[in-house]
Amino acid sequence: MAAMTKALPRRLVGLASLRAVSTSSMDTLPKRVKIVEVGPRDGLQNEKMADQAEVLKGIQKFPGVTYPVLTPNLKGFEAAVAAGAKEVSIFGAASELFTKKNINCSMEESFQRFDAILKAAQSANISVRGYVSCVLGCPYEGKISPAKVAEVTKKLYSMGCYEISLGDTIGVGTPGIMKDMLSAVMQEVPPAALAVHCHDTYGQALANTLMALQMGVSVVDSSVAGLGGCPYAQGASGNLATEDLVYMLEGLGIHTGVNLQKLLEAGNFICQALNRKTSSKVAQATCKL
Ligand SMILES: CC(C)(COP(=O)([O-])OP(=O)([O-])OC[C@H]1O[C@@H](n2cnc3c(N)ncnc32)[C@H](O)[C@@H]1OP(=O)([O-])[O-])[C@@H](O)C(=O)NCCC(=O)NCCSC(=O)C[C@@](C)(O)CC(=O)[O-]
Repeated sequence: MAAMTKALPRRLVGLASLRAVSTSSMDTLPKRVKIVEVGPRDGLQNEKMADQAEVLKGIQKFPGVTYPVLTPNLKGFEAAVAAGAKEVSIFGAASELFTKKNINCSMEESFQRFDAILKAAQSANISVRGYVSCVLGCPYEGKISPAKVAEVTKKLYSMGCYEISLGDTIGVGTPGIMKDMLSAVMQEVPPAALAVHCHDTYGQALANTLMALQMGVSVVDSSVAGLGGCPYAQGASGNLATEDLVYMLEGLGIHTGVNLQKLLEAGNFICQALNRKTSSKVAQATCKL
């Protein structure tokens, strides 16, 4: 949910921060994997929705589920807190031009805004997650150096974000680039504080995610039915579909705690509500939708 946008259908919101803990017997994979469901927020950000205050007011909240709000500045943060948010996300980028297009400021100005949010959040006991967009490529600047991603990630981490999600915003990355980027980032920030957020524009999201898991990342963002995109990154397709991620993790012997059948039903529900086709391969293959 961006702080400036839009209302969710009630049933979906239980997925707002669906997190699963799982175990793997494979040595190279983490023992615990947490899935952060971003469908109700990133997935629906291109749809016509109400402002976050109405969204937060309108949803049925479940114990143990967090409902983070994207807050680009202090104004958004204050509105989110007034509406009852217990967690917010700040969203920076490893690209000057993307930062300008996305939140209308320079990278340096964005850090000043984030710092103000983090200080206010600390006083209000609100958790802050960070995003770094364009970690494997930018729609405006092209290639992005791993060193630049590492620098921005380190900055957000040292400011107080409890976790940093690394976004392949336009889905151009491949596993080799993911490996190089993560190798640089992990020199500055511990893997336990990192997550990946892959878009599937070039069909690489699952492969890139598996590479990240093999490198020790144990938190993955995904979106039911593969919904998503970014209004400031033309051509970016949806996020990695949660159904496909769960299917892969289960196939690896990593028990997610997520009921795949119910997840497929949630995907079906939202696709019907939006009159869209699912982007999940698992949903397409099971053909019950
Ligand atoms: C950051 C701004 C607001 C700057 O926008 P701005 O125009 O530079 O803002 P401003 O400070 O000049 O103020 C202009 C007007 O906006 C108001 N305003 C100012 N702030 C707010 C606010 N928070 N909520 C509501 N209103 C606000 C402010 O009060 C004023 O109103 P006026 O006085 O003219 O009536 C704008 O650029 C913006 O909304 N950006 C957010 C864009 C967005 O949602 N992007 C997609 C997020 S997803 C993403 O980034 C990637 C991610 C997370 O998915 C990961 C990945 O895939 O990489």
